[in-house]
Amino acid sequence: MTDLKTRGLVIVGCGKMGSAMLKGWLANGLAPSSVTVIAPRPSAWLQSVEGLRLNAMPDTPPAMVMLGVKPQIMPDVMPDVARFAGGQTLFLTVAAGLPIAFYEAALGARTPLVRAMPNTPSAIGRGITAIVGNGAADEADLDLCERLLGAVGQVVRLEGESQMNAVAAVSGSGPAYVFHLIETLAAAGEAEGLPADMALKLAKATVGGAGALAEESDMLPSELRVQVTSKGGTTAEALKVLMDAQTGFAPLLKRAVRANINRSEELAK
Ligand SMILES: NC(=O)C1=CN([C@@H]2O[C@H](COP(=O)(O)OP(=O)(O)OC[C@H]3O[C@@H](n4cnc5c(N)ncnc54)[C@H](O)[C@@H]3O)[C@@H](O)[C@H]2O)C=CC1
Ligand SMILES: O=C(O)[C@@H]1CCC=N1
Repeated sequence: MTDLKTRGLVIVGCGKMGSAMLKGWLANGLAPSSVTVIAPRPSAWLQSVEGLRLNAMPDTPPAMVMLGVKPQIMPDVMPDVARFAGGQTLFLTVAAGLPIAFYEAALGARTPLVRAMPNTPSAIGRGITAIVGNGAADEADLDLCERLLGAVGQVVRLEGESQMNAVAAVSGSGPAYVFHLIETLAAAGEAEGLPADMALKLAKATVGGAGALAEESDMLPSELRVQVTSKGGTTAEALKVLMDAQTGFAPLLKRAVRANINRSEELAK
């Protein structure tokens, strides 16, 4: 972390995900003067952060370069960061799909690189990020990433890169599925006569509260579900619909996760 402070962090591509992480890091005490952001269209927020260096690559190798552009843009930015390849700078990428081999082709296999899959709840310190390093990333590199990413939520280390697309399909994209659950639960309540704002408030608090309970409780989600479900009661009737083997959540989410992974595989080509 001291190295990050003195030699600096360069963020290339700081949109929704990069900004969510940077917000968390700054809130956790990372000095803006240690951070350089390369952004063709810097947001009003980025421009407002006092002391942050914008759009001026440092002359000397920073401690870390974080790559936060879209996978489709990644090939365009590699020539700009290749000057820091070779070992002095640790690269951290959050892009979906692109394999470690893509970065090694541009930066060389001796360049330490950590591939990460964060998610946007990082903005409020409730993210979860999975990481995996290349052959050149040593324990200290993984530790640094774990500490940095740990400032915006939980961190898990993967056994291998082959797990990364499944992680992206579960926790990287997962917040979008949950936001859609909130939207559709509220819409169903509205269709049954609740005022829109009340239906949304009920749905948000229910998903937030159930998520927090699932995380904090010693019980499994399946046990927590049973606690809500009275025999012969109302929940059981709804669950008959949601747990239908053909049309319920399980086959639907399985298909959604598979579609997500298929896209990651396409992006890797
Ligand atoms: N949004 C999410 O929930 C998550 C996103 N990711 C990954 O994060 C990356 C960024 O995604 P988002 O933040 O959602 O997209 P975004 O579009 O909000 O951010 C990308 C940023 O890159 C900037 N950019 C474009 N060309 C550039 C260049 N040549 N040099 C520097 N910056 C450039 C854009 O102006 C934009 O601000 C993607 O690779 C995505 O796979 C990973 C996990 C979750
Ligand atoms: O939609 C995407 O491609 C990115 C990866 C995970 C979440 N957002």
